[in-house]
Amino acid sequence: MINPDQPRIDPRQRLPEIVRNSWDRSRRYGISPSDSLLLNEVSKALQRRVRERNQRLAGFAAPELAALQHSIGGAGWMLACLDEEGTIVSTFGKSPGASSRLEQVLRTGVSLSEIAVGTNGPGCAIAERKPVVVSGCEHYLQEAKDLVCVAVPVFDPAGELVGALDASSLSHSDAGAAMEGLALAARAIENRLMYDIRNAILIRIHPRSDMLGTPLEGLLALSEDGCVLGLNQTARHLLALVDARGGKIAFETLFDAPFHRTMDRLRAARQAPVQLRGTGGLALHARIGLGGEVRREALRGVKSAPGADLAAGPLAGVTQRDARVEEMLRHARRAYARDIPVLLTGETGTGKEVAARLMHDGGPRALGPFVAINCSAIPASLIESEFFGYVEGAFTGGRSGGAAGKMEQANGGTLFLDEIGDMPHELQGRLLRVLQERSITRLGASKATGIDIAVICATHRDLPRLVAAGGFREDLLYRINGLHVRLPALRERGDIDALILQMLREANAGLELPRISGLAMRTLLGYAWPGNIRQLRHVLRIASMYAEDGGCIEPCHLPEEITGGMRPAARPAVDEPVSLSHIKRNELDFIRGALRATRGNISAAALHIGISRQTLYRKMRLYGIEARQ
Ligand SMILES: Nc1ncnc2c1ncn2[C@@H]1O[C@H](COP(=O)(O)OP(=O)(O)OP(=O)(O)O)[C@@H](O)[C@H]1O
Repeated sequence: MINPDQPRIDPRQRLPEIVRNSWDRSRRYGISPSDSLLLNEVSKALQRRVRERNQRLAGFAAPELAALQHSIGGAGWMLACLDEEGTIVSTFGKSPGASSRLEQVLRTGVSLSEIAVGTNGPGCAIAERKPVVVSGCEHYLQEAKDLVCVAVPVFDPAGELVGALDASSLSHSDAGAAMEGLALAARAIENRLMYDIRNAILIRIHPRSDMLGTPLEGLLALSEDGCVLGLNQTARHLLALVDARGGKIAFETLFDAPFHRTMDRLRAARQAPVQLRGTGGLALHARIGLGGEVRREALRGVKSAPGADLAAGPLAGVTQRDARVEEMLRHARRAYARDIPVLLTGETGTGKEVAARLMHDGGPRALGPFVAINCSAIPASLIESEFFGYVEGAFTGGRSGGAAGKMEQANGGTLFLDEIGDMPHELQGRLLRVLQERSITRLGASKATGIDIAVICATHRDLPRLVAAGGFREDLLYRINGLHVRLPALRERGDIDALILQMLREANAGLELPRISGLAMRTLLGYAWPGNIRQLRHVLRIASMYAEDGGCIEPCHLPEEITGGMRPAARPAVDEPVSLSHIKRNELDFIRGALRATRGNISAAALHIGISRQTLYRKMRLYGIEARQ
């Protein structure tokens, strides 16, 4: 009888080297080819944890894989996004072409790492950090030998592996086409990660000028002083930095030109390509990148609506660990996907626009435009033409050929109406008609044009009360309020600590992360945050600056309104490890430093510290500090 664990002819001889190495590893991991490992049950709790842990990657991968699924799903491919450990985060493949066998294998939470199931496409791509095809008998497990897997790794701007994309099929459909599509999707996700680096100058490079602006361009993110904050994989290849990790790289070590002069040339050229030469001698074309706008064009292959209000705030930095918020957003996403209008309410800075973008980017209209309008910010005289557009000759000063309004620009995508409570009454009636009839008439036009938009509205106002006071149309409220989601204020959220960490990372991108003392953390957690997440970000940015690279954020680095505004519950517990005398000494040093730096100028020192002059005087008296020491 043949023992399946020890075949007489060593099948490894016929395997490509990359797969052979993977078989060797699988054997070392103690896996037997006859093991049944693929169809193990995955609990709902594990699936939820995997999704939560990988929200950022999944959010970026979703539109790319949805688009790819659209083009190759019919050929029987099912797609999956995996994290860096090889665990499936999300799948795409509910098309009639994908069989239930694939759906049994590719499930969220299943680990396809080599250590879990031996040689397979994504497991091998992750271990080798290379694209790979693992076909039929090349799989280590007998139970996977009916599969063909094509997989490519995905890297972050620091060159670290963040996950992999996989296309699996039961037939030998065109693996080349699947590989090409996956590679493009991986590049597009990597570019999204690049656009997500805050406060970075983005430069696009490629030896061919016509490749600039495509997912195949090289991208560099630079700090104001010309240090590299991140590179996509194409840029790493072009600049021979494939294995470079960490450490500061200066622009001048990569290019044969000084950074500031190059920036002047790029800015002067606007969007025209500028010639650059890498220090290795490679001639390149370069263009300056444009944040959110670039992100949309390059990655979605869809031209953004001209003049659309595209806030560059990318979603990758979004933290959502509060179970209640997560649940609300899950419902909101479901409602949005079914074309049920969602009304988001909450104080300013609670993340209403972020929530709207999450719905759009994760929903069926992700490939269409997202057009945000702040209804309180458009001058009354322009509001009609802004919303509905106009035809040529509609009014003096109008553009020849007319112009599309925001509603038309949002066609095929999402219209986000922020501060809807501030919309003028006359316009409310017209908006209602558009929503009912799903068509718009440009100013001066005689004919209506059909539009297909999903509408998400937001306000910090109490709309029912506004209706009662006659400031808002009741029929419009019914129309926009399919599902009401009230986003909690920051002080009500259970994930403030996660948000603090996220914002510290952002504020210190490319720098050593400062620590945060127990007392400072308690102080932050206990504050009432009237400005919510926006205010938290600002405070942490300033505190990071005071704490300096890799230092420790102490209460004295926080604005006085925060340290003074602690609620009793948030006051330090008796067992607080940081002693009060230590904090006072810190504060004393801090004030002395500010006075020294400003040569005893009280107003400048107070400004530097972020407290009022009176408070500074009070503290100086308390500690016995003279202005000039
Ligand atoms: N969950 C989150 N994780 C990280 N950052 C967030 C999150 N939610 C919101 N933010 C950030 O907080 C800021 C405010 O968010 P946003 O503009 O969505 O709030 P808003 O409620 O629409 O504010 P406003 O009412 O003032 O328009 C933004 O900078 C956004 O990036």
